[in-house]
Amino acid sequence: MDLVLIRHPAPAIDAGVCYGRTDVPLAGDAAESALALAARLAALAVPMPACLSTSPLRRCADVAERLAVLLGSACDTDARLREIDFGEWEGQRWDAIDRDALDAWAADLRHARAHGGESVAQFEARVDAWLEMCRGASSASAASVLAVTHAGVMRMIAARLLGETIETTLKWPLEMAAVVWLRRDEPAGDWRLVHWNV
Ligand SMILES: Cc1cc2ncn([C@H]3O[C@H](COP(=O)(O)O)[C@@H](O)[C@H]3O)c2cc1C
Repeated sequence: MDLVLIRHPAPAIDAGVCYGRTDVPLAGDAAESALALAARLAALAVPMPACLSTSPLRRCADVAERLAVLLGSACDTDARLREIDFGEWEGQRWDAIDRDALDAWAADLRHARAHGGESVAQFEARVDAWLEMCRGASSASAASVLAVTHAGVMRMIAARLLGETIETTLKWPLEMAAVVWLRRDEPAGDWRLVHWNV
């Protein structure tokens, strides 16, 4: 089974601002980004799925809808592919957020909800539910799943499938519009990374 994850292109928001659940529009042209992504997927020889999944947030869905047309796939929106919800930190500059609240979050990354949004454990549970659905829907090892989603979701999926911690995968660089490709050769076998951040 192949799982190919695409981070959305750059959103129209200052790099120093916290955003996760916030529905920020894309900075550039979605149609142009979709064309570039289709060319990159073809160059990588990514196996094409019948259906492209996307986060409902417009920075993903706007490009996914156009990419699906180019790939000749259906496009399915799944709320479990949304970015983590940073609660009342959304829209604030990271350097303006209360230092003690940030420290409390970092000290217990898994359970802390200093911002009132989603804890990492809650986020993991919904990402896991999406992964379970993919595995159930594609028991054949040849099946492929393609999704347009967010950096946090991609790092969580990599952590879950590769047996890494989220603390580790959060350190791996991941550009806007980057592709991550994971593969499992046997239905019960181990997942491995085919490409990260290409
Ligand atoms: C624990 C955790 C900490 C994060 N800090 C930033 N992001 C993530 O949230 C922001 C929005 O992502 P995108 O641009 O792909 O929509 C980015 O800063 C990304 O790294 C995080 C995600 C998680 C799970």
